[in-house]
Amino acid sequence: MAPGVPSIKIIEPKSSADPDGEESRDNFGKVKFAVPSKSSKRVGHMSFAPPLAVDRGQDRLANPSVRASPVERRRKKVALKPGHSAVDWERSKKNEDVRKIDPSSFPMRITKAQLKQHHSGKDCWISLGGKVYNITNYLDYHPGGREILVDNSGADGTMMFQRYHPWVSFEKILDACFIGFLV
Ligand code: HEM
Repeated sequence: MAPGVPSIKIIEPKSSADPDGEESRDNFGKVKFAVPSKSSKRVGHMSFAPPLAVDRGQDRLANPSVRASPVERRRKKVALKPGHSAVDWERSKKNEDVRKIDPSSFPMRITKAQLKQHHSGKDCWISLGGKVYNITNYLDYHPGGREILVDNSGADGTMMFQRYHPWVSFEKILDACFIGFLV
């Protein structure tokens, strides 16, 4: 290197021709530059990181055969009917009898066999965390759509619920729909 002239070295990916192992994944894409000074040989680093995560959305636009990740495949939000937002649900559950059971039997003790009988869009019960909810009125307010709820009704939906959205508080959203315990 000529005295006083900075030098730049671009590090290439590791190869068999690199016995020193300098060209590791960490170094890939880094530009190494040396700035000579009067008293010392100081060496600095400037880096541009190669993208580690591929933008799958963009990839798919360019190449439709690229498949969505499992998480992307799960996220299927549906368009809710007008007047069916989360705020509307809060209002609706206060103004209507969403339990639809005999108040004298509340809270009910519900067997699996009983639960199984309420597995339709017009009569829809689901067990979550050992509690049973009548979600018939909630169906049209569910951001994931009514179909997936009806499909999982009449049974214990805890696993499915947790799989899709563990951050959602069903106890809060469905408080008015609570009808009893699974026994
Ligand atoms: C048990 C079966 C259930 C399944 C399979 C299911 C599935 C889904 C799916 C696919 C979505 C849309 C995708 C997403 O936002 O990630 C979703 C969103 C949502 N679901 Fe469910 N769901 C279930 C039960 C419930 C219940 C009982 C409630 C009410 C407590 C509920 C509340 C919500 C909420 C609030 C969202 C929006 C989440 C967000 O935007 O972050 N789900 N659900």
